[in-house]
Amino acid sequence: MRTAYDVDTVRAAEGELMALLPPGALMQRAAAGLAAACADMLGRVYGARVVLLVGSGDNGGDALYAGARLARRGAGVGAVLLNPDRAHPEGLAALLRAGGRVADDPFEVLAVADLVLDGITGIGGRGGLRPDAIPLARAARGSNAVVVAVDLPSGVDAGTGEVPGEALRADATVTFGAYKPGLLIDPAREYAGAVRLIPIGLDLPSVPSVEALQHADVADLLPTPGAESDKYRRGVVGIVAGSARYPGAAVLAVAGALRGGAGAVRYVGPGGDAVIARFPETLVSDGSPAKAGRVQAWVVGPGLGDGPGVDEVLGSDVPVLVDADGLRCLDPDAVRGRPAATLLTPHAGEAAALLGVPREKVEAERLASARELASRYGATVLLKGSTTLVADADGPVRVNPTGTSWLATAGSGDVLSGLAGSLLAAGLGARDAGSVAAYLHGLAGRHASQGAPATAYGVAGAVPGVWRDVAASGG
Ligand SMILES: NC(=O)C1=CN([C@@H]2O[C@H](COP(=O)(O)OP(=O)(O)OC[C@H]3O[C@@H](n4cnc5c(N)ncnc54)[C@H](O)[C@@H]3O)[C@@H](O)[C@H]2O)[C@@H](O)CC1
Ligand SMILES: [K+]
Repeated sequence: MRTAYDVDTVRAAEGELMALLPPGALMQRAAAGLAAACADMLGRVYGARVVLLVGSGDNGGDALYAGARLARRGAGVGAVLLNPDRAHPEGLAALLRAGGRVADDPFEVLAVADLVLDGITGIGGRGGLRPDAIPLARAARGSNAVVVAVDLPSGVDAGTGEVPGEALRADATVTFGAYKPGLLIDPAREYAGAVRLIPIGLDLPSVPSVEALQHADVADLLPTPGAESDKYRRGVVGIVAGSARYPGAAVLAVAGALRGGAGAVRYVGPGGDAVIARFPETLVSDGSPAKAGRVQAWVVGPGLGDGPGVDEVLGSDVPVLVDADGLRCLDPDAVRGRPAATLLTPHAGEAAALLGVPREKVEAERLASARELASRYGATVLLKGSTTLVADADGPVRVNPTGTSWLATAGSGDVLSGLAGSLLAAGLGARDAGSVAAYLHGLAGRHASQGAPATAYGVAGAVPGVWRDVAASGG
């Protein structure tokens, strides 16, 4: 599991450790790791041209000490001090002792740099880059240099992944002690480039604020039929989807559900013929969900139009996944009062409608939006997007690391709903079902596309292959 901790937790852990160490020792650990990472990226340190962008806090201190280490190995290091009176004094002295210097003309040195270290702000930064830093960040980006962010790309919010103004776009980020949520969640994540974690010995709590499943975690969660299993024990998932106008949504949701580990898939709705034509193993009916027979979980909503079924399914006592059209007129009280889990799977536009805010606000504040929805509806929320989040009202938020922009294709969400619903029916809790489905769906999207456009149907077809790969990595 990859874990990320919020700023207060990181600061508290740093404080505890600092009390046990000689003054400055922790910053030296960070700077040593940072300098080593830069040396790796440069290949040859001797003769390399390195520029430090130095803000007024300890983030600038890290950059100055790392710069001193690179200068001692023969790099030409120039520091651009954004606030010369407040630059970390010991760090600056170390740089000057090692042969580094303060740059006279920042733009001149940036234009010819091989590597730029962004030490403007770290976890203490507030409110995006200040006006004086913006042209420097742009010049760094516009040069041929590798741009390395110290701890975080300056200008992003460490705790939330929000980017409140302009931020520095890095090729790589070297972060200390722990990932911060902003390094995993968009839009900030996109600014970080490749992230490298330098351990500095922090003692962190067992429960993080954000976590990302990895192959082995997913392998442990995948349902596997035992010797005793028959189709009913493996779980039956009911799909209420599709309409005369959107029969394809029914096919795609069933396609996802058949790959999600449930023992059988029931389809309820007007798309039965289309479903059977593709998947003869499906149990179809066109009556009401309550008359369709017992299921262990329902999926309701893909392509449903104004179709009926949402209230009826929400009134059941089994886990329910609500997606797409099902989300349009959702009654918070009906969801809150349910005796079993509810998993809502909106994209940003649907989440915005549920929250009564503009879509842009949800896109800018993904973590807060997912949490708010979960708390308002007493449900688990899977917020789709470039970094899909799965949130409950409290506890760690799961962020999906496998997404690909090729998944932004019509019908891809229907496949995800079916897949997650099937995992619910197979017995996974809502958080696990949502995050395992997002993980497999992301990998399947990459597999199906191989860098070219993929169809949603192709994504569903790629799920068994990635399931096998992931299962093989389990312990
Ligand atoms: N505390 C520790 O033990 C360690 C801290 N480390 C480094 O220290 C950093 C945190 O240092 P600080 O708490 O000094 O905070 P920062 O260095 O992140 O920034 C704080 C300073 O920046 C100013 N500032 C805030 N927002 C700004 C903005 N938008 N534009 C320009 N200036 C802005 C503040 O007035 C303050 O002077 C970490 O990110 C990490 O890089 C590392 O050395 C590891 C050890
Ligand atoms: K930084």
